[in-house]
Amino acid sequence: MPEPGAAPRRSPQGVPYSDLPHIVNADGLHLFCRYWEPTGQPRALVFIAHGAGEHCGPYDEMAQRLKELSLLVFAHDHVGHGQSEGDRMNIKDFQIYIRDSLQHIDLMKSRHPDLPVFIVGHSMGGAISILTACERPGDFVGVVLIAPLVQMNPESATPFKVFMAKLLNHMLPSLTMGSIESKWLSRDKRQVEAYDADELNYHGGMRVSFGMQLMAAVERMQREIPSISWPFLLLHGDADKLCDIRGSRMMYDNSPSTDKKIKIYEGGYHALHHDLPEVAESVLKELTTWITEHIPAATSQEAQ
Ligand SMILES: O=C1CC[C@@H](CCC(=O)N2CCC(COc3ccc(F)cc3Cl)CC2)N1
Repeated sequence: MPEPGAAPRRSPQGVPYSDLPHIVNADGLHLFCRYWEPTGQPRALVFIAHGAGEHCGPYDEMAQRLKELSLLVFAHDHVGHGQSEGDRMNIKDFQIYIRDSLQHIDLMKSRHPDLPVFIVGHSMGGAISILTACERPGDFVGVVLIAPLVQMNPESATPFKVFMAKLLNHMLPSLTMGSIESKWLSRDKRQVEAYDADELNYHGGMRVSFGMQLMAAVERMQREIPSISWPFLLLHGDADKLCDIRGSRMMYDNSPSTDKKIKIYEGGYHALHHDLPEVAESVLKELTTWITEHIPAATSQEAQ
């Protein structure tokens, strides 16, 4: 309970957290949460990790489809995003995103100790998902990655630009680079307009210090990939200009996992789950089918 007389903590939009589903992370920051709970007994838990600059609201349709399959879906807005506290789209250490995800996952596992757990991640949320699964290799029965950030885009990360970013990070870490160009998110104009109009998204420039954290996460993934043995599904558009598809190909080719699948969407843009309607529908079908197939059959004692 907050000390008597203390002003209630409010979301960046001014809503008291006492009125919002939330968790408090290890740094005392309030993270806004969403839950999609099936009516009957859930068959599995699914954690959704959103990307940079967005929030977990736009995953509602995907979560509803999973809920209809009796899966219990949960998500939160990462620190500095959407309705959570924290400096907008900035982070002192990328590990905070992974620590907070594990906190939320552990909370839900404590409430449903017998359920298998999946993670679904998009873009930077894909990097969070990969590094979270790497920290707990035995904890997840499957990881679904939609256009994950695995490698830097070679155009935007030439050796010179990386050198300059590192130099600038020491001199002017709050300096901003370009912002995420929404036109590359989707071929569906309505989706781009919805993204641009969504005030819960961050539309400002990317701080150099944030870019450095993303680069550090990319370097960490390069080191981890040769030890990835958990099941995963990769979905990536080959016209993605924000997260290079070569990262997904490299992860697919170099991970020792014996249960891995990659599906390339010809002409697909970055946010595949919000790309042209037929692509978005295919992504939802692919994802729900793969997850359903990866729910372990009930063990004998459970079946009795
Ligand atoms: O639907 C939606 C709405 C939001 C979008 C997700 C966006 C997202 O998460 N991205 C895309 C941009 C990518 C930039 O990467 C870098 C930039 C500078 C740098 F120095 C090092 C890196 Cl690696 C990081 C991952 N999808």
